[in-house]
Amino acid sequence: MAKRRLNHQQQRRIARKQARQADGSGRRGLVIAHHGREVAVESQDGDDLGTLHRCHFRANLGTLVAGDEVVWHPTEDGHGVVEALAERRSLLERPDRRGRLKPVAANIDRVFLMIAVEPEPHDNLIDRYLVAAELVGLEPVLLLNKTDRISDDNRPALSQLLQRYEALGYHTAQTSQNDSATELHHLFMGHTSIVAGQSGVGKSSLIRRLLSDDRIRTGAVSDSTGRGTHTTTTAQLYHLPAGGDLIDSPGIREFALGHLELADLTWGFREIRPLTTQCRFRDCRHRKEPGCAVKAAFEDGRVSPERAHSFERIRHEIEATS
Ligand SMILES: Nc1nc2c(ncn2[C@@H]2O[C@H](COP(=O)(O)OP(=O)(O)OP(=O)(O)O)[C@@H](O)[C@H]2O)c(=O)[nH]1
Ligand SMILES: [Zn+2]
Repeated sequence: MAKRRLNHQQQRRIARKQARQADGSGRRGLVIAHHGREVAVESQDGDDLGTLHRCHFRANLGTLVAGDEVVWHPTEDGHGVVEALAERRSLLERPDRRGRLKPVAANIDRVFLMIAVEPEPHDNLIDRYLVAAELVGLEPVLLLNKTDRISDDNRPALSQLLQRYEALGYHTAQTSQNDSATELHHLFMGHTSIVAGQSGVGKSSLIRRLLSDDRIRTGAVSDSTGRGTHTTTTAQLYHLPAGGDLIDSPGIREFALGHLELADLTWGFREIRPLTTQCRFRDCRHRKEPGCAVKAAFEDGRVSPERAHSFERIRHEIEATS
């Protein structure tokens, strides 16, 4: 390989970079939001801990998103440059208009799947969200909202529904607009969470209550990037007063509704996942194949009729769109 001659400026830049790496002066940062070719990075160390810096990032880092942990350094113009991206513990992606997957948010560990007393929850929609959570590796919490609307008529069906998911090992919680913000913050403590769910269940109302605290600097990101938060469709990270972070954007709230494959579905139903290796045929589609362990579990009740029905229904949707 021919040795490339470096000009003076390039040599100085490399020397500066090596010096920084040698004395470890790269700064730790957390990406709060991504805007075009820039990110808002919150300083995680030093005298300016917690302050936001508008940073460029090198193309070889790919796309940086809210929740990313980075190494950055300040630049002379008062902004900064991101130099390195820490390994992500989880990554949420969404298809863009051309169907290509784009990263949306990183390092989330908990998703609140919000359902409500009204509109009436549908198993197959809940299960779609659960499958999506399982695929990304997020811990789902099924959060029943609008409990002020519980009556003798709807109570039995709702408690059966929650019990069904608890039996599968999922966490559940209940809330309503009458709960204090303190009770809500308790649920979000110690995690980086997102809230997702069907239209009308009360996601915006809940998030508004969570973020109404003065201590949350909701305007900070728009100040640092010169754009209003109200026009923001990009995911943004918020620190909650009791501890824990919330990442939110309109796309995140409906994250489950992307394309699925049959293999995603069997993996995402946690009680079906271990069965698929027991089918007689490796390429079993769990329909009418002899020796299908999934079908057998549907028939003898090891998979609840509600989940079996919902599995079939989502499978039907997958086949209709592929
Ligand atoms: N009774 C009752 N109504 C609520 C509660 N929380 C929210 N609502 C109402 O439910 C409706 C829908 O709430 P939103 O917060 O807009 O729901 P959303 O999930 O954000 O809906 P989309 O924006 O369509 O995704 C509004 O009229 C709220 O006032 C609650 O705890 N109890
Ligand atoms: Zn099978």
